[in-house]
Amino acid sequence: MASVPPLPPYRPRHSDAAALLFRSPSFSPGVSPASATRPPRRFPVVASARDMPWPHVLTVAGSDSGAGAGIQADIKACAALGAYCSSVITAVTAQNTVGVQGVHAVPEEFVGEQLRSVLSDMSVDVVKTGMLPSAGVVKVLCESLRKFPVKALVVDPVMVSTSGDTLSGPSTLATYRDELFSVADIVTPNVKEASKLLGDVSLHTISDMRNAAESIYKLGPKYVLVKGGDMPDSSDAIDVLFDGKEFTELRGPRIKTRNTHGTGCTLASCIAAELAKGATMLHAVQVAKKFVESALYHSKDLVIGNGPQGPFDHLFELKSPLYKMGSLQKFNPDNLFLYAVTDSGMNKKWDRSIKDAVKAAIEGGATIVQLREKDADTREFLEAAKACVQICKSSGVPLLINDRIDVALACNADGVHVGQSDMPAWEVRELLGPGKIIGVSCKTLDQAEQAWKDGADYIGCGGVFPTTTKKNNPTLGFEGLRTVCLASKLPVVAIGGINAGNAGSVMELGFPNLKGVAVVSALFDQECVAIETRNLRSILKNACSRS
Ligand SMILES: Nc1ncnc2c1ncn2[C@@H]1O[C@H](COP(=O)(O)OP(=O)(O)O)[C@@H](O)[C@H]1O
Ligand SMILES: Cc1ncc(COP(=O)(O)O)c(N)n1
Ligand SMILES: [Mg+2]
Repeated sequence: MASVPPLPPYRPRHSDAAALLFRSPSFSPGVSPASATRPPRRFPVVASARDMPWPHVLTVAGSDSGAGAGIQADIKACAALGAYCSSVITAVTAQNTVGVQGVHAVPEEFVGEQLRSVLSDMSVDVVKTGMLPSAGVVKVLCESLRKFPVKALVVDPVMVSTSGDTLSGPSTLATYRDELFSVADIVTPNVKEASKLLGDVSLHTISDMRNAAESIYKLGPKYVLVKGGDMPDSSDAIDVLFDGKEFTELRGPRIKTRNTHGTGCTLASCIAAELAKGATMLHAVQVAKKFVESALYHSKDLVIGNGPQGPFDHLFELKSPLYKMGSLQKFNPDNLFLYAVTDSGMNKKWDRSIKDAVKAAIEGGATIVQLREKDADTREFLEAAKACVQICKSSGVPLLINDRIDVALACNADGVHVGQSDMPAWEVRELLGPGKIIGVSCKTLDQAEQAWKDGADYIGCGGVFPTTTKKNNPTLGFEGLRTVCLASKLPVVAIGGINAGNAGSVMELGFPNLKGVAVVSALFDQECVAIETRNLRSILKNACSRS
């Protein structure tokens, strides 16, 4: 057996995430005779592949020798978002930052053979298409998807590269429209492609993009995203999503850079990766757009090649001090707006599972969820927590675990909430790494200061009103809340006895860092959790608009 290198020395806190792997006290590199018969040790800090099925995207696209777009971009994008990416190559392009010098299409039968190899063996969640060089290849793909159905199909109708070179001729257009769009979950044309699909209509404004999305929707996909990366004269990069009923404008700053080669391929692959992870379409598109924007921003000064269209760095997060394990989204304090905290006693009383309680709170509009299951036994709690992680991920709502760092690690939750008698926040940070959310309950100015020093992300302050949920919990009142808010450099969520009758008065206090209210009984000690959540949300919104 290969010798195992000695443990690296303990690193100081806020060390990079990779080093955290080696910091767990329960990870020992020694191989004892007994361990030869045991399954290999698992790194406790990262949920293992056995616990988390690996979301799988199959990209059916062309190879870009310059590796900025095509298959190469797809694999990097999926890897960055934590999805496995298999690849069926439809064409090999000789391509660089100047343009496309040559295209060598893979014979249709061989595209079919690759599809069969992957789909018959591997469990693919989502298929994403890029360059499909001929009508024949589109037909072969449709046939394979009929034989081996997948959960979702993302179609990026690549026709012309950003450099202006043709990647799929006009003869393919009709087959795209007639055969592929009707089975697609989302089609993602840029403005030029949308124009071509609609018989060369001209698209100059957001209103034109909306009309185009509506017309393409009529060709059969469930969603259409018209991308405005190439819209001239716009200081923002604006995309328009249409679901058959509503338009959503996704707006981000236009990053000034030459390195935009592969943005379209990357966006579609990110959407596919998020869908494979279980996200809703809107959430998948939002994450994808943010990813492209961040990647362009971090790569804006990168110089690869001499042409006008450079590639960007999909794995920019690896270089960032905020590199996070598996989670791209940084904590957004606005998530504290309507903070739902579960309670095992109340779930029992109303004969509800934790999972059903969480589902209902999210349905009603909760913006963050904490599982506070003081009496649950560990194994049962972990199973429920894993199910809740799935529910929350697919809705884009962060899920935190109260007290139990071990459970948070095992279910790969978004973070934890700890009290003053639990593990200190800096120790929690050591264990969870920089990417997870940590909240700390604070009643005093000193505790708020310490939470900030310890690297917490937010403070829970209360009890603002008397409560029966927590025993021996002194009431701080508005004055106590005010003291902590003013002293705190962190966002604050108010907690303790808050309900539909008094939530408005809390939000009307209007402290800039008071971001929301956390509630237990007001949601979960009620017959219909979703209705109560919806009601409370509208009360909070009204109060905010008044203050
Ligand atoms: N310079 C930029 N800054 C920020 N986002 C951009 C920029 N260029 C493109 N995008 C975004 O990249 C994604 C891909 O869009 P686009 O470049 O229009 O597609 P394609 O590569 O197919 O032409 C879209 O979400 C778009 O808004
Ligand atoms: C093989 C291949 N597939 C797709 C694109 C489009 O990418 P972009 O429009 O961002 O240049 C490309 N240039 N090459
Ligand atoms: Mg582009």
